[in-house]
Amino acid sequence: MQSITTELVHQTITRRPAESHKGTYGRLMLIGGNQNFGGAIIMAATAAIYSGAGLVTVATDASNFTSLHAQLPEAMVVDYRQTAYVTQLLQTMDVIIIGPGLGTDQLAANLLTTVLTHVQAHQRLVIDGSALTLLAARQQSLPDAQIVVTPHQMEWQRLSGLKIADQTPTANRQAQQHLHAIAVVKAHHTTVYTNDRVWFNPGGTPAMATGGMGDTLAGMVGGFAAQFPDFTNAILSAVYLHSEVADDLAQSRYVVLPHQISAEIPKYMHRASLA
Ligand SMILES: NC(=O)C1=CN([C@@H]2O[C@H](COP(=O)(O)OP(=O)(O)OC[C@H]3O[C@@H](n4cnc5c(N)ncnc54)[C@H](O)[C@@H]3O)[C@@H](O)[C@H]2O)[C@@H](O)CC1
Ligand SMILES: Nc1ncnc2c1ncn2[C@@H]1O[C@H](COP(=O)(O)OP(=O)(O)O)[C@@H](O)[C@H]1O
Ligand SMILES: [Mg+2]
Repeated sequence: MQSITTELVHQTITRRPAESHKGTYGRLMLIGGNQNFGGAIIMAATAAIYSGAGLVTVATDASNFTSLHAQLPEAMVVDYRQTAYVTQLLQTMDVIIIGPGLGTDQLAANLLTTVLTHVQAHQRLVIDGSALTLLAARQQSLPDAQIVVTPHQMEWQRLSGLKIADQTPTANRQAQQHLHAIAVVKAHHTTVYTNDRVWFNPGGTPAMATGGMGDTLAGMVGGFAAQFPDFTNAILSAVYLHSEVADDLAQSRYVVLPHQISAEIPKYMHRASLA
């Protein structure tokens, strides 16, 4: 097992070239946020935009449009019931995040099917939250694309069949190899399973144990994947910075809130890009 290092993050987050525009930094779509979990997709979209994704579209329940725009006018929206339009937009994306606050009803299941059917080999796909629970209930192999799953231990139990007590690095690695995706197994110390390595995240604090913290990580992973060429390093850097920000904030706070992490991301990325 290898620790994710500051050096890896510094190598990944590079200075932006002057000759660039929003299109340079990736088109990203987030799919999620039902009538009960609108906050989850807002937190994920906030993290993606604060991570620097160039153009962000949120496919969500229409009841979330006003609150999303009040919080994040940078985001575009589409009603996730407009299947044909969502499918058309999907083709234009560099990165797709599905799952934060999606729920597990028939509409959610249909949206996951749409994404898994239409995702293309060159696209990057982040599967989180409810989409993992839906995926675990299917006997379906993942399509040919660059895919990362970001389960917490309970979601990983559903997806891998491994009870939390049995989620050792060796067992997790075996399960990840069956999945054909990178796996970020979130816990007090998160571990990341790529095709050839097992990574260990040195950061993290119980001050992060609040709803929305993983939605925020999913947004960061997607935002970094939209900009940085090496998919694995983009994922590892997002995992590392997410907990580094939290550890720093937790030095003077009992609990760290997801939006407080997002607010700090541009500063930490700036620092990393200069190092
Ligand atoms: N404000 C919002 O709208 C929020 C929406 N959320 C959404 O709610 C949906 C369901 O996700 P949940 O994760 O709540 O539900 P799940 O049913 O998938 O998992 C939660 C259960 O797993 C247990 N658990 C065991 N090990 C854990 C670990 N290491 N980390 C986290 N939980 C662990 C928890 O105690 C809890 O009982 C997702 O779509 C998620 O994105 C949550 O993110 C919470 C905030
Ligand atoms: N005790 C802890 N120590 C370190 N990190 C934690 C702790 N509790 C939660 N986290 C982190 O917070 C995030 C929680 O993700 P998740 O459970 O998916 O949240 P949600 O779905 O509510 O957004 C993960 O990145 C996890 O590693
Ligand atoms: Mg989650």
